[in-house]
Amino acid sequence: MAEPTAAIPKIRIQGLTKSFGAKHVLRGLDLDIAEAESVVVIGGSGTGKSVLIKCITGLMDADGGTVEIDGADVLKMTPAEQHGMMNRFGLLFQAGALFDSLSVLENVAFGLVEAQGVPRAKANKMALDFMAQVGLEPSVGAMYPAEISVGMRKRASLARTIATHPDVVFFDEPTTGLDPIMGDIIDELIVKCVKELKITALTITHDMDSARRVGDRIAMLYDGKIIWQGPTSEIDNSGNPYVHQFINGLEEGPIELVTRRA
Ligand SMILES: Nc1ncnc2c1ncn2[C@@H]1O[C@H](COP(=O)(O)OP(=O)(O)OP(=O)(O)O)[C@@H](O)[C@H]1O
Repeated sequence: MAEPTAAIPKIRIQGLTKSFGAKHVLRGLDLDIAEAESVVVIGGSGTGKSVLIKCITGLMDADGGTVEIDGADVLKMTPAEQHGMMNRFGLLFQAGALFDSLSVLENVAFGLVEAQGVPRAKANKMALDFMAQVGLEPSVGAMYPAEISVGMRKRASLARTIATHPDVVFFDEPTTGLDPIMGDIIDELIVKCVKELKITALTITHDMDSARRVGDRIAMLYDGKIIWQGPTSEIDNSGNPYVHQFINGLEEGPIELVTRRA
């Protein structure tokens, strides 16, 4: 695999297309993400944000285009190569997706034991360190997901995601279901972990407060393409009427509302 250089983005997506029957969700999407950069993709419900993450991570097959990680085209890899690539990815989904039958400690240690073959005792010790990084006391380790709050579950999911030292982490609506204060705390933890561990991060959300907190750069998905992207500090002066309407939650504007899921 090619060595990443300054000229090669960590993730380069070009001309990505994905349709479901007659519904063309991604219509030639281009997006570059630099190493250790945090990019947030915003867009309304049903615009294809989740489909984008699924196509990049191989959870869904794209119809066309390229997805390069460190210059290697993921869509052309063999299943074994794709599997190897997946092990370098971390995914944090909306629901957190902790295993209900495992304790918090076992959940956080899961990838270390199962994917990386770290001996159980060492993995448990490492898991406690990762729990501490996201503000979870050691005593929480013995509890089960059903016994802890939604905010604690998010913290545990984040600890589990970073425990395996992924190169790239995908965050799918990280603050959905959290109250504003807990959303703020989780965003801060995401930023802290991503910056300290120099992880490349792609977050999808329609929560603008969260997008502003988490993103170095924001890209807006509309009609299957990235229609605007720029530094987070520039989004209020984007000069793009679609972005203006979306970030201000305005009813009037050029955005065609998706009123039903195809
Ligand atoms: N497996 C699938 N089969 C058919 N259609 C699908 C499938 N997955 C997604 N879609 C359609 O693709 C479109 C984009 O869906 P997606 O979940 O990516 O939207 P989103 O931007 O993530 O929305 P939200 O913010 O509401 O989660 C929707 O119209 C959806 O119905």
